[in-house]
Amino acid sequence: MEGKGKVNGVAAMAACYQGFDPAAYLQYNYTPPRADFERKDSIVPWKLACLHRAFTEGDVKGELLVDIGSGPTLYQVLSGCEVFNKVLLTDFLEVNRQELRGWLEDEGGCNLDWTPYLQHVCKLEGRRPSAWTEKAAKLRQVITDIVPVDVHRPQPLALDALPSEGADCLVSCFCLESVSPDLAAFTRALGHIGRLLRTGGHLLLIGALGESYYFGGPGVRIPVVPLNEAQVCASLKESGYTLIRLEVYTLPQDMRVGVDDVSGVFFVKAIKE
Ligand SMILES: C[S@@+](CC[C@H](N)C(=O)[O-])C[C@H]1O[C@@H](n2cnc3c(N)ncnc32)[C@H](O)[C@@H]1O
Ligand SMILES: O=[N+]([O-])c1ccc2c(c1)CN[C@@H](CO)C2
Repeated sequence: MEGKGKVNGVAAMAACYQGFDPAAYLQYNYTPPRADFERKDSIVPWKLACLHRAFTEGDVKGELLVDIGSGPTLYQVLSGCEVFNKVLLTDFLEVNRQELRGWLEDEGGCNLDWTPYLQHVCKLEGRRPSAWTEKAAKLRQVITDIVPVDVHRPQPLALDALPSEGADCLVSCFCLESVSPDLAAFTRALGHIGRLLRTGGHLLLIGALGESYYFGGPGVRIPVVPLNEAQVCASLKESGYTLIRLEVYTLPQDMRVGVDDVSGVFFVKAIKE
């Protein structure tokens, strides 16, 4: 039964994602108030600060950074693109891979203006905000590909997507808990992506706490595994990671905008043993 349940649960999640709408998703989560660079308590600046610190404190290094479940967003790699000379973006849906290609090809084919994000990360790096054009050029230079991924497969990427030694660093944001039918599947997926990472490589994981659903588009209600900090830590340990740092953001009332029931966001920096 468990095996059958496993297949049906994962297949049901894949079916939910058929209605995912990148433009709506970006509107819901990556515009004010959740992405308000003038507000100290806005969620996106908090995420960018966590990622900036994690990528620049000296222990994260190497050749290849892989972002698991990129979706239609680029903020995850705005700091990492200065540290790694190869960045691989991945997603389950062609509509999201297409959205990312639209930005990469710089022909105005994308649904969000990433300029404020680029400017904000330049400020975190002590650069003048007008250096955002250089950061955009850097990002376009280091992104090597945008490929399919399925974290429920023991091999989430195509075999030829990575060098034999694996990635030096993984980043994954709001993916595993948003695509898994239950906690066991979440933990298994964490193990699957760990196989893409070299021993001693770093995992930077951002995710939702206490969330049971979100809207991936108008009327597209997607179930989420509600996690607490203890479950995140236990899943990391069970999947062969050593936790370096866990940080938690608790949503103020006006960050709850009706697109989900998330109560907090976690940031994890961990190392693969
Ligand atoms: C909540 S979105 C997160 C997007 C982005 N990383 C962010 O930080 O906003 C979850 C993403 O997981 C992708 N996804 C769905 N099923 C997946 C699977 N089985 N394996 C990997 N990614 C999947 C979806 O296409 C979607 O882009
Ligand atoms: O506030 N945010 O920056 C933000 C960004 C993305 C997402 C959330 C919140 C909460 N829901 C998840 C999907 O489970 C997606």
